[in-house]
Amino acid sequence: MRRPVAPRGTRARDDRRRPEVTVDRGTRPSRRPVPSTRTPEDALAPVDAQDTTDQTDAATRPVPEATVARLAVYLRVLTTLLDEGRGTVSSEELAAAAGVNSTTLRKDLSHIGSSGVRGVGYDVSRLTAEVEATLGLTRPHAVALVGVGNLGHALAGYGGFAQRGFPVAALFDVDPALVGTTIGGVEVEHADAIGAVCAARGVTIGVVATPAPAAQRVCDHLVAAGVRSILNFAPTVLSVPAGVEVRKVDLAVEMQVLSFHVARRHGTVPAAGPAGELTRPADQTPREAVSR
Ligand SMILES: NC(=O)c1ccc[n+]([C@@H]2O[C@H](COP(=O)([O-])OP(=O)(O)OC[C@H]3O[C@@H](n4cnc5c(N)ncnc54)[C@H](O)[C@@H]3O)[C@@H](O)[C@H]2O)c1
Repeated sequence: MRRPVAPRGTRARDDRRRPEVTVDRGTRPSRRPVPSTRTPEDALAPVDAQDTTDQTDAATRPVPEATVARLAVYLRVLTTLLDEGRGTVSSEELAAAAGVNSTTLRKDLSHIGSSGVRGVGYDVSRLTAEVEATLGLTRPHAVALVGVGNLGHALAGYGGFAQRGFPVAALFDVDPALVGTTIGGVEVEHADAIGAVCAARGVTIGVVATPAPAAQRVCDHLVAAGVRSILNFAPTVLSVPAGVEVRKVDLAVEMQVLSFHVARRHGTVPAAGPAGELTRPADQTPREAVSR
């Protein structure tokens, strides 16, 4: 069971609308990170020898988006280790399981004030609690999913979200054939009820899985109901007021990025020229340059 703690600082809301921000995971922090003054050696100093200033600093320092994304990966590894009954883990083992190098891992963990013990490693239970606290996972986040068609139905029926602290608390659709049915023990309600139901069930995360033309209106209803975090699967850009976070998931974009890397490995994508212009061999047409 996760330990309840006071929620971290909340941001003031105003009604200025701003465009959706898509975070470039792994490369572009949304806020400028404060350079860490800690070294890997610091990170290996005994836990008890660390003064509390470090923890206090870590609590107030901005955490780069790339680090936040990796913390979620570390947490998945740590949860598995906890399930296996492991007491400690070395930075090398944790880094390898998360697919990063140990310098990156130590730097990431320094942002949350976590340190290991030389020759022993990190206390799995303690580090799990610290990462959960940083990610705001010390209490469950009730999720509302809007649009229970092909994608929404699959998401609603996936039990793994609840296990990781994101229970699906409400399902909405407008299709009379779906309203009143039950998925994973949750009844599908009409989208007209988004406001009342989300407020009553304390929904904090909204998932939009409707066709694109309906997505903005659905998003507006969720925001009006007090939902401040939205995961958008619809292929459209959502406008939200300041203080509302939107993350966009687009598997096709991920596949296009994979395609680019495959093509580059095969030498079929020309290198970017100055000003980002793609260059290609003189004997190639643009289509040949990417599809060969
Ligand atoms: N991001 C991704 O990787 C990804 C992958 C697959 C699909 N999608 C997108 O996800 C969305 C859903 O795809 P799908 O295949 O499940 O479509 P679908 O047509 O099977 O399901 C859409 C559902 O939304 C419901 N709906 C329509 N308007 C609504 C409204 N105003 N309020 C509530 N519900 C409403 C429909 O009744 C339907 O049940 C689409 O926008 C699709 O493009 C994204």
